[in-house]
Amino acid sequence: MTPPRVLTIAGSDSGGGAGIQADLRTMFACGVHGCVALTAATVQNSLGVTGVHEIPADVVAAQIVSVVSDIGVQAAKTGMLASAAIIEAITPALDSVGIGRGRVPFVVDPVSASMHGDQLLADSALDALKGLLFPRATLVTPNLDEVRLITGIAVKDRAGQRDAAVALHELGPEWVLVKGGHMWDDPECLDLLYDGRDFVELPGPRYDTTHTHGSGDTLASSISSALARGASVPEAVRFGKDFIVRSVAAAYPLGSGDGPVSPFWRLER
Ligand SMILES: Nc1ncnc2c1ncn2[C@@H]1O[C@H](COP(=O)(O)OP(=O)(O)OP(=O)(O)O)[C@@H](O)[C@H]1O
Ligand SMILES: Cc1ncc(COP(=O)(O)O)c(N)n1
Repeated sequence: MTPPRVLTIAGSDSGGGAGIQADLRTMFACGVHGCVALTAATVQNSLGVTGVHEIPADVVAAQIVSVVSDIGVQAAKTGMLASAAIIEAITPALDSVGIGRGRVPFVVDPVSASMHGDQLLADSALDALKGLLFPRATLVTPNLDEVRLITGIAVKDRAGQRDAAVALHELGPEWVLVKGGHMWDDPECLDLLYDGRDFVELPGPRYDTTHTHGSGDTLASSISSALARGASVPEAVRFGKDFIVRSVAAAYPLGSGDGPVSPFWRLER
């Protein structure tokens, strides 16, 4: 039987830890078929990113239309979007194929840099990200560095995490998930979900490891896979949180730097 389909609009990580490689692994492990609109090829290994080659913006948009018009998708997500030109080109493509809040669920992971601090989104693309994609998002999933870039709020504690969720929600997404992985002093990794009314806390352990490469992509892809299967946003986020905790626990060393989280704990069971 044909499984549900999920589209990722994201970059390639040549080291295989993050980006579309993490997305496709996760979707496979979650039992959905993953499709790709590639935005950029990165030259990347376990130590960081040393090169980026962007795909022409019209080609990124064409991949979306090609996939959705033939294969059809039940959810879509973004990762590395690289530039304002790409965001401006994909916006009408998403609208034309019915991806976005109130239609096919759309998860915007506003990836701005790698875990090593390498820039993956041009500064000049921030306005397009906020103005074009946030209002169309079913869910946005920023980490704390992205929260600071987007809202100017430097989150230091859980009260700050709530303030940031409110500020992000005012930019137009239906739901906001403020990830707590970068709250380094916190003994837990608490992610906070907000819909403009209620806060839902998703607590989780903090494993003592640097092998967390691809954790944001894996979380957003597992959430998107659950949405494609018909879960509500709170159900999908709970599924994603459980999924990422187990994937961090199954992470492995790779190269001489930081290894990837592994979604394959799910298949080994
Ligand atoms: N050491 C850890 N142990 C357990 N869970 C973690 C750990 N680090 C991050 N997480 C979880 O992984 C998910 C991604 O969190 P994070 O805030 O690090 O986002 P991110 O920076 O986008 O991820 P990355 O850049 O590593 O792909 C969140 O659910 C977070 O709580
Ligand atoms: C192509 C691509 N997309 C996303 C990330 C973020 O992942 P991380 O923050 O774990 O480096 C990355 N490094 N590369």
